[in-house]
Amino acid sequence: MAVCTVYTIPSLNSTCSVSIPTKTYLGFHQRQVVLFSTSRRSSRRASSNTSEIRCSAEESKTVVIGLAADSGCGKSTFMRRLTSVFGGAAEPPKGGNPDSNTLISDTTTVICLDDYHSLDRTGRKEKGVTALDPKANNFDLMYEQVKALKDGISVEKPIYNHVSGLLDPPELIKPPKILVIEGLHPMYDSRVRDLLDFSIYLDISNEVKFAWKIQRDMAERGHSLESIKASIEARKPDFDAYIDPQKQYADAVIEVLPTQLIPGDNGGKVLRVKLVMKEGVKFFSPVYLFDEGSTISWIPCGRKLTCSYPGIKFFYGPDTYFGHEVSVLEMDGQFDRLDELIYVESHLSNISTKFYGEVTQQMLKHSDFPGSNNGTGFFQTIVGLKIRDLYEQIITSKAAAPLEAAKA
Ligand SMILES: Nc1ncnc2c1ncn2[C@@H]1O[C@H](COP(=O)(O)OP(=O)(O)OP(=O)(O)O)[C@@H](O)[C@H]1O
Ligand SMILES: O=C(CO)[C@H](O)[C@H](O)COP(=O)(O)O
Repeated sequence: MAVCTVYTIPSLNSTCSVSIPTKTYLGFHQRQVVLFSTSRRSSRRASSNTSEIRCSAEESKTVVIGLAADSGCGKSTFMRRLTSVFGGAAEPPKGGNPDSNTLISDTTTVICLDDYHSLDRTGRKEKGVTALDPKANNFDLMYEQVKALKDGISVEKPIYNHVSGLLDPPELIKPPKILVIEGLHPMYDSRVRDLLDFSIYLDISNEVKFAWKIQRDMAERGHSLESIKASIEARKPDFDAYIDPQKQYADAVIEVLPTQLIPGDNGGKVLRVKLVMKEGVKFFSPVYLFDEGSTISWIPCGRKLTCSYPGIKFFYGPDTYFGHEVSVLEMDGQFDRLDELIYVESHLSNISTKFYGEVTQQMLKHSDFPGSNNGTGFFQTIVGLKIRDLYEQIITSKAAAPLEAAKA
């Protein structure tokens, strides 16, 4: 008697490798793989061995990147640098909600996790919670929707409207080549964290965060110094409890600190920026200066790099970060002339450029973005190129997988 076993493929985009047991016939119907067997014995064998059909999220097409940081810490600027690496402009969904937080380009879709706030502005006020508190966010929905997109399935994502403070009707998000989830909590929930192919944390020290807030909210938005201080203080306990701990999970951390070149300087104009890169991350090889694994301190100011006071200092070396082995590249100071950046770029290795001087070209292209004359812009650009490289490696390995399976 013929017996049939049915397996469901997670999505139509998934690539499944199937090994067919002897004397078993195979049929496909939409998302289902059907195994017909001529005897109970071979059917039992087929259904008891799950490795015979392998359809996993790992084999889906959308690459998912997580970017975590507090509000006002440079996520949007970083996203603009990242999407520029892939070419094409990133724009809100056409004909959609003008207050959408989503940015779509040919290759990337950036969704803002503020859209998963479960409490609107009034709701948070009534319950006495901040937007940083997990209680104000819907992690079940975040997980389901990021997973669906990763598996190639479109979703109706909610919109948190920052103008009105309300939750607006949802917008349709189609699975892109690269999905970036940016916001307060991309690595907070372990289910969402496990979906990430690469994660970044922007770690802005309190002094610098304060200086940037003053610059934006006081100079550009007319807020008072007292209200800025009060808002930072009100968020700090939840920031420390729920946002900051995510950095331990990040594959790359960009840490922004006051300079050490001017003793006692906290003004946030001259910055010391560290790029902390985890070792052993699949498809990611840390950048190095001169000699991989060694410890190097380098002052490049001289004939090829113009430096005015207080100069520029680089450091590179191995370290540990939350118990993980990491490589750290550090830059303190700022560039006088962006075109001369090529001198520094040419001394770095593993930067995943496609041609000589690509980092410098990107930096010159966006010289008006905040941080273009220091390590924030420089390292964000390099991380953008590393993400492009990671994406290309993942796609290549996925394309090769069915061929390898067929050969075996
Ligand atoms: N590298 C930088 N150097 C100097 N200032 C910066 C830098 N990055 C960001 N800023 C300052 O912080 C402000 C916020 O930057 P950005 O919009 O990129 O951050 P964000 O994390 O997306 O903010 P939000 O979550 O509030 O939308 C900028 O307007 C600028 O004033
Ligand atoms: O931390 C934030 C992330 O951007 C915002 O404060 C949060 O999303 C709430 O937004 P709003 O202040 O517009 O109500």
